[in-house]
Amino acid sequence: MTYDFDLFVIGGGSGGTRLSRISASHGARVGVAEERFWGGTCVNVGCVPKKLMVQAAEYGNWAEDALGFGWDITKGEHDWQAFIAAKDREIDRLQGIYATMLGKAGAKTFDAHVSFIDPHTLDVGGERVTAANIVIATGSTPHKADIPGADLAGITDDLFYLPTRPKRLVIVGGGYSAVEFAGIFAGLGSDVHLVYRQPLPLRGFDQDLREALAEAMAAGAIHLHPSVSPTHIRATGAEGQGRCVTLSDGTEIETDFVVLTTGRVPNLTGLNLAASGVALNEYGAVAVDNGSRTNVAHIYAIGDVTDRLNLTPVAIAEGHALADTLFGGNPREASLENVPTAVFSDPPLATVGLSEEDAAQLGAMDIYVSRFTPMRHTLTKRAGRKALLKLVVDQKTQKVLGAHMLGEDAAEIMQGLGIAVRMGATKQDFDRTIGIHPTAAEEFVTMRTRTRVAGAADRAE
Ligand SMILES: Cc1cc2nc3c(=O)[nH]c(=O)nc-3n(C[C@H](O)[C@H](O)[C@H](O)COP(=O)(O)OP(=O)(O)OC[C@H]3O[C@@H](n4cnc5c(N)ncnc54)[C@H](O)[C@@H]3O)c2cc1C
Ligand SMILES: NC(=O)c1ccc[n+]([C@@H]2O[C@H](COP(=O)([O-])OP(=O)(O)OC[C@H]3O[C@@H](n4cnc5c(N)ncnc54)[C@H](O)[C@@H]3O)[C@@H](O)[C@H]2O)c1
Repeated sequence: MTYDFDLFVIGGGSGGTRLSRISASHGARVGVAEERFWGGTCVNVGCVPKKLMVQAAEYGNWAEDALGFGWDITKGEHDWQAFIAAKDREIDRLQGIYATMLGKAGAKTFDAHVSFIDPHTLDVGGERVTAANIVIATGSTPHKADIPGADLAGITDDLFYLPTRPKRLVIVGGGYSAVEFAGIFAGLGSDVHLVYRQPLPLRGFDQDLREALAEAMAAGAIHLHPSVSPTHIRATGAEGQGRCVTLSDGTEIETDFVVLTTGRVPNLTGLNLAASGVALNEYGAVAVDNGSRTNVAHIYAIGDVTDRLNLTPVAIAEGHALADTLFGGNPREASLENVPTAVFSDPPLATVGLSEEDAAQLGAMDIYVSRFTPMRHTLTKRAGRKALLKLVVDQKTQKVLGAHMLGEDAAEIMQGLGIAVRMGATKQDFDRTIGIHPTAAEEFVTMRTRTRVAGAADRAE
């Protein structure tokens, strides 16, 4: 049996584009289809425009901070339309680069929706296409919590295209997107309410980080509503343009825009997956093994649609490993151990390895915590800018199992620490490393006094 392609990739996002490009460069005949926007979520409605928004918000804060350094700067109004136009130009440029890069590598691109006809045959925008190997790289889509009036609320995609910046904004959710957009819109001058079910945002992250972030957000004038859920959303005002959100504690918040950042689900819309024979796991994601193989021998899945670690570099690593395995003569799996991650909240936080709470399940841990006001803010006096640096160290082996930071540049700093933690560095390796002075990061190599012990030994004492 001959097929039209050695590989067909469904989805031109972070994972799909890397997989297609590398497979083509290994000599495979590759087809790749994208139905909405080349580059996928990250480039169009995720990491990239989000980070530009974070940076837009930072300038406003810096304009105020500058006073403390003797600058006579008056902070004016933010021009939302000018910023969105600049952002859109950059996203258009990136989209073009993604599509061109695939063509240059020798992959055939289709601007089309794809669905399965049978396990080797696809409908690609009305055209029948066959492939020896097929990869599902269709990403995820926002999931709106089932709240009465949810249709009156937006999703994160909408925040990138609003015609005007809402003066008042309610964000529902306590995950990555919720705290990132809270910082962005508060920084741009909006009155932000953050509504989340847990006592603290960012479930799963280290407790000290979560507490420090909540403290900083409150100091940054974000109205926090912990441990509550919205019970309904209704339209207000003569033309029904306003919104009122009622919370489970009875609070009513009048606002201009409500966004539900209540999670994402694997995107299998219109894929006719049943015709492929591919099985889902109990959470509705495509079930795969560590090599991204599904239950059907020649069909694979990578990225968010598998709901493993939903981050761009992870989707890219899975795609690259699969290309090398299938066509590069180098069978390998992407390792999802000790993946560093950052939350671009204000202030940002970043982490690699285990939280104190997770590590404590394994045994006795030495915990080192440092909280201090970074040098810049001794002059700006801006509230809520205290940094937090933390190491979780296995008492027996002295290996650093977790590194955590809240504070400016946390993401930039954590990338390097990620290498050390992956390599199994011990606390003594950290101690032997000479600091770079004056920085906040030097604290990671100068924390000498243990703050506390966590885990088994702690319990035994
Ligand atoms: C607001 C936001 C901010 C984020 N910020 C970060 C961040 O700072 N850092 C980070 O690492 N991650 C971030 N992420 C997560 C990151 O965007 C995703 O993990 C990443 O995009 C997943 O890549 P993917 O290839 O699996 O899917 P995607 O990039 O979503 O690509 C899937 C593509 O498949 C296409 N598609 C779907 N179905 C079909 C079909 N049937 N036919 C043809 N095409 C189809 C879609 O249109 C889409 O373009 C963020 C996500 C969001 C929502
Ligand atoms: N900086 C980054 O790397 C970054 C940024 C944004 C998103 N992402 C990725 O995208 C994923 C999705 O992000 P997200 O923030 O949209 O979702 P999330 O899954 O991280 O958070 C969803 C939040 O919604 C809450 N929630 C769910 N149902 C609810 C309900 N019925 N009522 C009230 N609250 C409810 C949850 O408790 C949780 O706090 C992230 O997990 C992450 O993998 C990464």
